[in-house]
Amino acid sequence: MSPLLKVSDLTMRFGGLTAIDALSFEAEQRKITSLIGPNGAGKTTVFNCLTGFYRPGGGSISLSDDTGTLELTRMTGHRINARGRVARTFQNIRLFARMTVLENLLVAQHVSLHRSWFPAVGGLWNSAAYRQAQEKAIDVAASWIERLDLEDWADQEAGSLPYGHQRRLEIARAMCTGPRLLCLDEPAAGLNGAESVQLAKLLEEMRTEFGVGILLIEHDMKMVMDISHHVIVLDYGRKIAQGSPQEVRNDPAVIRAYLGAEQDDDLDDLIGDDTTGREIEA
Ligand SMILES: Nc1ncnc2c1ncn2[C@@H]1O[C@H](COP(=O)(O)OP(=O)(O)OP(=O)(O)O)[C@@H](O)[C@H]1O
Repeated sequence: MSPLLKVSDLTMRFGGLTAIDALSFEAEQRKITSLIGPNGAGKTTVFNCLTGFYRPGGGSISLSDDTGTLELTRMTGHRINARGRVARTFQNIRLFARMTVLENLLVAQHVSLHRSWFPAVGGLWNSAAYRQAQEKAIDVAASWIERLDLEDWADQEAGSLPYGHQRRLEIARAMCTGPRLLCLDEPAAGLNGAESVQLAKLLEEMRTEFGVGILLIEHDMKMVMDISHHVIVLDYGRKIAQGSPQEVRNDPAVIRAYLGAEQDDDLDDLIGDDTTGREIEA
């Protein structure tokens, strides 16, 4: 069966800097694929190409499932989200701070409410079909509020939530759109130990219960090693290693990229102690 996501020879340049250099990799449905690498390796740039924020200079990006293959390379971000069903979260949380938790989740579904012109026109006349779609959106939002323990915060402004809650809300907002591929950019950043454990459990539920493929950028190496099925390691925009967490952690090229050191140094020293992760940026 084809992989959910196939990236081939992806290249992205900023002036004289090659941020992504002929990168190819795949991600499977219902699996967690992690993109790791030192600072500036190109991880977020990959997400920006996948989600239409950047137009890559070369290569192709496609999504496949049993209904067929969709070429994303030249699509706008809006269409990638609506047609491709690709959702993302950001390294720096981007919620609508002055809207309530519930409103954030309803706005997210606006795209699916307006996938065609019909409901948009229906909205003008407040048609039954439009009202039904709105009710469904509220149900979906409510179910994510409950699942992520945000009930007490539903009517609060998103910007007033504690940091860990805002991270959860971002994930809820992405999941509300019914994605088949979810791209999470450092979701554990700023979380405490207990919140990181809760996040790992949530990601596991999302892939098993909702069947989403998860593409994860994360600098919490323990989390990456614990929950990933497949790990891709970037350095200077190139793939330097890929494989299971075990394979990757023993790969000399990965050890060199992280430690700038000889092969007898040990990545395990970096895994397990630090969850703030700045000096083990992944
Ligand atoms: N819009 C841009 N304009 C110019 N250079 C950029 C732009 N976006 C990214 N870069 C450069 O591309 C390279 C890759 O950056 P990117 O943010 O993708 O790395 P990263 O692996 O996500 O890093 P980090 O772990 O620090 O978030 C860096 O050298 C960065 O400075």
